[in-house]
Amino acid sequence: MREAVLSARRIVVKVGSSSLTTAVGGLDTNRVDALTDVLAGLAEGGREVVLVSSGAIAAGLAPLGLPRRPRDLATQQAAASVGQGLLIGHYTASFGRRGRTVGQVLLTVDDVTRRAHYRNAYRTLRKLLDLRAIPIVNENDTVATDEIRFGDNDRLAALVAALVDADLLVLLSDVDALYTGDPTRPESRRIDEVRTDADLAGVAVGRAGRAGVGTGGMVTKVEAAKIATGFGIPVVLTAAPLAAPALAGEAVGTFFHRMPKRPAARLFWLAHATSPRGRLHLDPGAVQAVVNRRKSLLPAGITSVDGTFTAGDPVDLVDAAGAPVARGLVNYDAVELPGLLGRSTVELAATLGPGYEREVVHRDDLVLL
Ligand SMILES: Nc1ncnc2c1ncn2[C@@H]1O[C@H](COP(=O)(O)OP(=O)(O)O)[C@@H](O)[C@H]1O
Ligand SMILES: N[C@@H](CCC(=O)OP(=O)(O)O)C(=O)O
Repeated sequence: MREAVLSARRIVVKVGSSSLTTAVGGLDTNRVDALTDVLAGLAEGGREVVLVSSGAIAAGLAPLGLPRRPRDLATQQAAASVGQGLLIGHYTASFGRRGRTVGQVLLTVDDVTRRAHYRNAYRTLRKLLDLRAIPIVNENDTVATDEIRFGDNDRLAALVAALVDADLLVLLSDVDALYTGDPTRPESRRIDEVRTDADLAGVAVGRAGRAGVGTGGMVTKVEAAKIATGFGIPVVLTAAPLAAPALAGEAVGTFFHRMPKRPAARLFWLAHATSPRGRLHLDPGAVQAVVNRRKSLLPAGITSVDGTFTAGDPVDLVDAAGAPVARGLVNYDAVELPGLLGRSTVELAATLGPGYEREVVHRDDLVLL
């Protein structure tokens, strides 16, 4: 029995498109009902459940007469727009059978990374849980552009788990566990437990299985597991039909043990999964302050700026030799910064107004590289 699963009070469950759709496309009501039965059971037992569900694009294909998952963003967004309504409609009816109310929460990358936004997203999720509703989260596909898109819900689920301070993240897919290689090959072995990165050495993780349905394959699931365990949240990865035994603490699927909590974990994905929009060149004092003393970056310590970015974008902080030392979310647009460099926040506030007292990158929005 897995103690961490049995004792988890707040649980985030992520289900992939491939677990919700039929072979010909379209939502499979039986699968949706099987999943909601398990989750409603958890809620009845007093656990708090957040469901992160993919499937909007897949559900929108058939109604729009599309034979397969489109490659271009606009068609994917149109499919998601049609499918998300259908998906939430199914969940509303399905959880309704068990007397449960659901709340739709559509998030973008900003909502789980920018401080002001994530507090807001947290408040909504927390209130839904307090009201005994089941939040059903998906990426807000219809408005997310390529640059600001997660594209896969595995990472989104890990960040949501961190956001609500979950005790457990369960990733449900169409494969029963993580394997040492392509699960369809006879030499691949099931991995029961992952304790450290060393357990993943030599594991060949591939892209999505069933053509045209899932997105990230195992790559994004393993990444999500790393993010969640880095936040101190254990992860179970298994197939959707094994959700009941997995959540009952049975040794099915792959169990990823949690790591000691890391303070900058909220931005872990930023260091690994985004590309910077610009570079802030720091003087040696600022490098010291940011790297060794974990301080926020102030305009006084910046010597020059390159790139085209707007407030909230990821940027690299580089030393005098141009080597990146940290990545962070910048609080100013690129065009604003040159006029502020080298000046103290007191002076800036006095001449330009109190808004200019803000840090260029707040230490909570910084991850060391
Ligand atoms: N090492 C591996 N272990 C398990 N599955 C793997 C591995 N490498 C690739 N896969 C594939 O990843 C697929 C799951 O990813 P994906 O289709 O994106 O699922 P979902 O829609 O549930 O997010 C599996 O069907 C499997 O074929
Ligand atoms: N937001 C997209 C999901 C993208 C995604 O991560 O899909 P999957 O790999 O099936 O979990 C949708 O609802 O179609």
